Amino acid sequence: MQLEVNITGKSFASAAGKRHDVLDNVTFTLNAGEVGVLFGPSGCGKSTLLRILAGLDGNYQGHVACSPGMRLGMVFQEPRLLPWRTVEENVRLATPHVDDSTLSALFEVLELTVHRNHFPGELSLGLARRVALARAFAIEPDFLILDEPLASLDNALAGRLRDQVATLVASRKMMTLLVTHDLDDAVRLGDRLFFLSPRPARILHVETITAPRASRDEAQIGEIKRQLSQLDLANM
Ligand SMILES: Nc1ncnc2c1ncn2[C@@H]1O[C@H](COP(=O)(O)OP(=O)(O)OP(=O)(O)O)[C@@H](O)[C@H]1O
Repeated sequence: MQLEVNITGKSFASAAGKRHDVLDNVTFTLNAGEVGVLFGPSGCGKSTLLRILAGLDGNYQGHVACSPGMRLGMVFQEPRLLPWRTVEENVRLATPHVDDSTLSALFEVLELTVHRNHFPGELSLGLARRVALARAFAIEPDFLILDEPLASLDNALAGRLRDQVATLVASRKMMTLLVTHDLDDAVRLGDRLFFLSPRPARILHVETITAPRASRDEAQIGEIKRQLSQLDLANM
């Protein structure tokens, strides 16, 4: 499985009829087993890019090529659960044929076992995000898109969820693309970090982290973050 992204332009028309350029030149490939991270300022076009990659917006210049039959899983900041369905029903709706052992294992990793029969209204944001993750993983995706899955959670919760995401990502050889504003999350989860410019977005710098995710220790993570924080992105 491989994803080839070669976007050369994307714009929207403003209400006044003026052209609003959102993406400039975004070119990269992502291979099975890799976690790519999109890291860029607010409003630079990350969600717009994700929508294109998910096939939800075909109105752009360039091309995106992916392996045929690729299964896509998506997790948004907003968990988007059906309020009148239980946790388990929400997950099963996406994958009616998922077997019980797969589902139980997923709920176990995400610490959702005791919440199987709860309704979304009974869940905190962190729990609801975990359900959204379970739903995305239950379909056994080839390409997983995570749009700021750790945003607005307190540090302890975000850290736990990050570890759970790392466990799940390691359990399956798929392509993952994560959007985050947090350099720490990017360095702990990512294999290749794409630093984007302000709108219209282009890739300013690509950082490849060769150390396997599971073996990155605090000293390595700190050193990578230190080096990245010294990049002069404003002048690239
Ligand atoms: N459907 C649309 N019509 C017009 N303009 C849009 C549309 N969707 C996004 N935009 C504009 O495109 C720009 C990029 O938005 P986008 O949501 O992709 O940025 P982002 O990098 O994901 O932002 P954030 O980090 O704050 O979530 C913004 O200026 C936004 O107003």
